[in-house]
Amino acid sequence: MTRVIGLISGTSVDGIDAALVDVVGSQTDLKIQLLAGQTFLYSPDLRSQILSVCGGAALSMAQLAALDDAIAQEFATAALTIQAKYDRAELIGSHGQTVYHRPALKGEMGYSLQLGRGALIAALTGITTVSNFRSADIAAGGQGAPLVPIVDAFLLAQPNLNLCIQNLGGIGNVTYLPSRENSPLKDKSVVSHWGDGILGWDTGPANSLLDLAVQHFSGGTKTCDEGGAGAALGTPCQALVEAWLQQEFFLEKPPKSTGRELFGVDYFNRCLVEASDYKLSPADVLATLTELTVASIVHSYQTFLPQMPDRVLLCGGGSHNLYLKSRLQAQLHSVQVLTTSEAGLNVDFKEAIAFAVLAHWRLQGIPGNLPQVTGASAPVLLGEINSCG
Ligand SMILES: Nc1ncnc2c1ncn2[C@@H]1O[C@H](COP(=O)(O)OP(=O)(O)OP(=O)(O)O)[C@@H](O)[C@H]1O
Ligand SMILES: CC(=O)N[C@H]1[C@@H]2OC[C@@H](O2)[C@@H](O)[C@@H]1O[C@H](C)C(=O)O
Repeated sequence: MTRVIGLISGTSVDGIDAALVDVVGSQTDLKIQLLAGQTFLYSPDLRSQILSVCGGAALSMAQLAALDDAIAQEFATAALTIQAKYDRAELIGSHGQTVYHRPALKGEMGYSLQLGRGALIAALTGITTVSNFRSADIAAGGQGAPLVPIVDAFLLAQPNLNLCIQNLGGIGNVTYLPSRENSPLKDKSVVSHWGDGILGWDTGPANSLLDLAVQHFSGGTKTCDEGGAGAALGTPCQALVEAWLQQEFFLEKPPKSTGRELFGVDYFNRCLVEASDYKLSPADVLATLTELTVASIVHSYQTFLPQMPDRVLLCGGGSHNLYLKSRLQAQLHSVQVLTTSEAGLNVDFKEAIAFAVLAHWRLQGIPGNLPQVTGASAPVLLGEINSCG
């Protein structure tokens, strides 16, 4: 058994999700127990600095180094706090904070930058820290994202059901897990007939545009559409959703990944201009942006999966949005929509748990990417090991 801390701050930049987990086994025999999960909010100053950098604000090298270290310090504090009441963790897997993601395109290598350097987290916590998880996959020609699908495979696959695990963070991503019925996965590796059937990609915006809309309409007093209550008062404009779905990203075949660089402030401002042509109320805009998330997910399943899943398990903050969930259920008809919490994996800490598992695999010398998901030329070891002394 290895006690590991997983840390991530996602594209919503809402704070650091920390998970303290006991990890047993490695892949086919992998078991995790979540001892504690906590979200540590960024200070408002740091959050607005990160958001402005994500939005393209220029930084000097000195400012970049200071931001990298400020984020690492907050990650280290989160790690020390979450394990305070427990026996010490042996390892940290820290994803860091993505501030720039340029996916691999047409033979050109991608670039992805996560701040919060692992060496400082290791020094401040005294715990070996694996960080910089995306760069080895990118160096192998991959998108560097999504990385969670292989962890989903070992924690959530079912013997008799084809599943989609749908993350609803700032950005959405899906993992498709064919049923393991005919391939009991006897070997220690995911490289098997069953493993080849696992798929995954970023589906587009989940909450990023919706959050921007709520902030815009509330004059900055609200950050998200709590429970989907705002959108539930409106009516989606299907003509706009259809038009927005023609955007290149939605039509592109996987492997594909995206971020706030595409689905950020500029995109939202264009949506707002187009919504004004239809004289939509604020509630209608929220409903229409929610419908874009729903339609982009359903359209990508219908277009890129070998068959529709039997069940969809939602995770990420958007799984608390009841209106979004009900619209997805309506559009997916007989496909059952549940959450990963209902399958035993906490919706709010699944990504943090995944980076704890990926760090554990890194120390065991087990590759963490799925080439058919990221587009990398081969399975590679993910992450740099920063030892503490
Ligand atoms: N109670 C709630 N009701 C509605 N939406 C919610 C609720 N709680 C969280 N959210 C949404 O979930 C978002 C955060 O989700 P999450 O923390 O999974 O994203 P992230 O990890 O930052 O993003 P990503 O997975 O893209 O990296 C918030 O920005 C908000 O829009
Ligand atoms: C560059 C980056 O940070 N991408 C995130 C983001 O958030 C959701 C989606 O876009 C996903 O592909 C990825 O994160 C998860 C943790 C992943 O790699 O699986």
